[in-house]
Amino acid sequence: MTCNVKIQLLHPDAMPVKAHKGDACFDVIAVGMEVTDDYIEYSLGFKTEMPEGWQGLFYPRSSISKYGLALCNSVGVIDAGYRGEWKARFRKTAKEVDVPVRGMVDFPVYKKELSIDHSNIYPKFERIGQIQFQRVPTVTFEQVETLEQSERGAGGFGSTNLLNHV
Ligand SMILES: O=c1ccn([C@H]2C[C@H](O)[C@@H](COP(=O)(O)OP(=O)(O)OP(=O)(O)O)O2)c(=O)[nH]1
Repeated sequence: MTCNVKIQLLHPDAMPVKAHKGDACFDVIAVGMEVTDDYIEYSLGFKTEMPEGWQGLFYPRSSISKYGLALCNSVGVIDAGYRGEWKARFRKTAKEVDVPVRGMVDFPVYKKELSIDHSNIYPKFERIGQIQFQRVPTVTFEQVETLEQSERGAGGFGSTNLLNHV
């Protein structure tokens, strides 16, 4: 299945590329970066026009674990009708560090504190994520009073594991 996506580049290096033949996603780079108190917004340097019935998805790369960042929305959903520049917002993450307790110089005692490394973020022009295009199925809702019984029933949130240990 081929999807022809029209792409308008706002920066000459912004074209999404597959690093290897057969990769699931195209890597994208940040061409701009705006740091606010709440998040870091990277601009990806392109706009798209995809056929109706398709969507674009922005996923983090697995190597994000090397950075102190997490994608704010877990997955970015880009609508077919969106004509703005693709953007990705990340939040800085904190990690636990050992901090010496004041006044304990001879026998240092440490306590755990959450700390943010403000420099451990994607710099501009780094590959900051990966994108994919998917079909959006046509879905209609049929409102009913009751639903068919099923094997799972209303069990969720780990209910399968609980049943296995009874
Ligand atoms: O990570 C993202 C998520 C969204 N968008 C753009 C494309 C998308 O089509 C539009 C709206 O996104 P979404 O529907 O997720 O946002 P919303 O919070 O529901 O706001 P809106 O009222 O704009 O729909 O914003 C991005 O550039 N990056």
